[in-house]
Amino acid sequence: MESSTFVLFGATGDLAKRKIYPALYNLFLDGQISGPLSVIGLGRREVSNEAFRKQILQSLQTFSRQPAVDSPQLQVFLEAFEYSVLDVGNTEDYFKLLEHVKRREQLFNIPENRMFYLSVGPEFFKEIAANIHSSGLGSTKGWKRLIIEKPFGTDLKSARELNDSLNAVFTEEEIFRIDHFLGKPMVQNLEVLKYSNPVLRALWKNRYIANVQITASETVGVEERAGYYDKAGALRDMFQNHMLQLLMMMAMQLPKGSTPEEIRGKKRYVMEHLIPISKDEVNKHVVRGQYAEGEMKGNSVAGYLNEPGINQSSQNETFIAARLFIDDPLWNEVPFYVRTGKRMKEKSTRIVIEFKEPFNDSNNLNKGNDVPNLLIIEIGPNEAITLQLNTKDQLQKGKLEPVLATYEAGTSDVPEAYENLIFDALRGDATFFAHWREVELSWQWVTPIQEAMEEGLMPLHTYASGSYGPDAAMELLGEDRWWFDEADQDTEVLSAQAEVAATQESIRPGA
Ligand SMILES: NC(=O)C1=CN([C@@H]2O[C@H](COP(=O)(O)OP(=O)(O)OC[C@H]3O[C@@H](n4cnc5c(N)ncnc54)[C@H](OP(=O)(O)O)[C@@H]3O)[C@@H](O)[C@H]2O)C=CC1
Ligand SMILES: O=C1O[C@H](COP(=O)(O)O)[C@@H](O)[C@H](O)[C@H]1O
Repeated sequence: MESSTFVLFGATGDLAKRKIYPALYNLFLDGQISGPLSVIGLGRREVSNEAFRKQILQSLQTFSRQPAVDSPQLQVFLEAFEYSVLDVGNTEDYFKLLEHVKRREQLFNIPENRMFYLSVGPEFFKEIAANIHSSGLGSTKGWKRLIIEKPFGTDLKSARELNDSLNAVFTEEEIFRIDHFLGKPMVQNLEVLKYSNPVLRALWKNRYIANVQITASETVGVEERAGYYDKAGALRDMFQNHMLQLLMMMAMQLPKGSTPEEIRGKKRYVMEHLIPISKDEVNKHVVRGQYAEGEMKGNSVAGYLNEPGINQSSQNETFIAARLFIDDPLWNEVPFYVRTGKRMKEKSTRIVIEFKEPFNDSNNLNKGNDVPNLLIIEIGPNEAITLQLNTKDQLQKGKLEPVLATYEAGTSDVPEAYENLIFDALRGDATFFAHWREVELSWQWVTPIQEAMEEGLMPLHTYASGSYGPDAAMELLGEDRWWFDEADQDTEVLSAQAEVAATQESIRPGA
């Protein structure tokens, strides 16, 4: 990896403090940053270099996975940071920034490699890119790259417009669209899990898989983000990006040792073959909900409509669940159930793969006692892989007993999502960033849902805070029983689980 200058727009913001500085610090401590580190932080506020470094130190002390103890290394790290005032709309500020960048490049003998990280509101993305170009900041003898945060547009049209304006300055290869779920270690492990285990590789197809469930449930509510969230909702905030990215990562089929470009090509293939749903059939496949008051860990919490900053008549969804199908010989007829919501019972991001039930129990001893084989991949906050199997209950001859074989991964030594992603961007590896076509196809897929919502065609179900979401989301599963949540990993609960629900009419879109 060649050394470079890291130019951070939004250096005084929340994301920089909570994620970017700790990530840079941990990469620095782990020896992953080659050459001298030079970071120029930007914002409108007047901040001296000294005060800026103090803010960074506080951020490390609060959020870094490795402690920020006073040491020569910590001092070297902090001295790599300088601050410049820059107002996005002020073109003069970009010329000053260019001088600043050049000065430090010369001082530290850093080649003209420039990483521009846009950790500012999305309304500024286009203008910053244009000014990087017109000021000459982007005319480098080395490489230039752009890391851009979400949201990437608010619908298909705005995403296309944004992409066109970025492409006027940066090529697709130079744009690194962050989806922090792709940086999560267990998501990055998915391919290895599939392709380094012949047992799983052999089973990764519709012949053996009954359904796939992808969940990101959160216990937090809207918090202080009413202004943004009440417009975005769960569809834009989580589903269009993180959830569809998890689906792509789960469903893509790759030969071992594929190149980054092949991996992204396979992800695009998944999106291209995701069966579209028309506006008329949205309600058959998608459920939306909004949290009402309820109880979280013994405390009463307010419903969404009573949260600060939320319009009392808001029709915004805080929960969304959908059933999707992929038109591909390996995935035909396998439903992918995807759901995400706020103020739910547990914080858990997970993929659960339910294997088919070829049960042929001639003496019927196990009726109601068998559980499906499951592969449970826990992505966060805990990282684990669990296989649910049936064994013989020694006390009740012939009866089955469900057992869970669990591997718990993840320790404080494991790099966090932002570390993985910033490291990859610095070395120019875009594997775990969202390619434009993935983003475009994702917006395309959700467009009928957005339209149905805007036209008031979709009911908004309420669910109690602290629950698993609206009942309608359970009904979405039909004959596929239930969503497998953390509580279902209790063997007693498992044993008590009932039989498969009665069969129902075909649920495939267009059927
Ligand atoms: N926070 C989070 O957890 C996440 C954030 N994101 C995305 O990251 C980006 C940043 O979010 P976040 O850090 O939370 O936002 P904040 O509101 O906390 O910070 C915004 C930053 O932008 C700067 N800024 C605002 N207006 C201007 C301007 N006119 N000119 C120059 N700088 C300006 C602010 O500095 P100053 O006031 O000094 O000008 C501040 O540093 C957004 O795109 C957000 O969607 C994505 C995922 C999670
Ligand atoms: O991007 C977002 O993600 C978080 C959830 O991320 P996690 O890593 O904590 O699982 C979500 O709370 C937020 O609304 C969304 O913008």
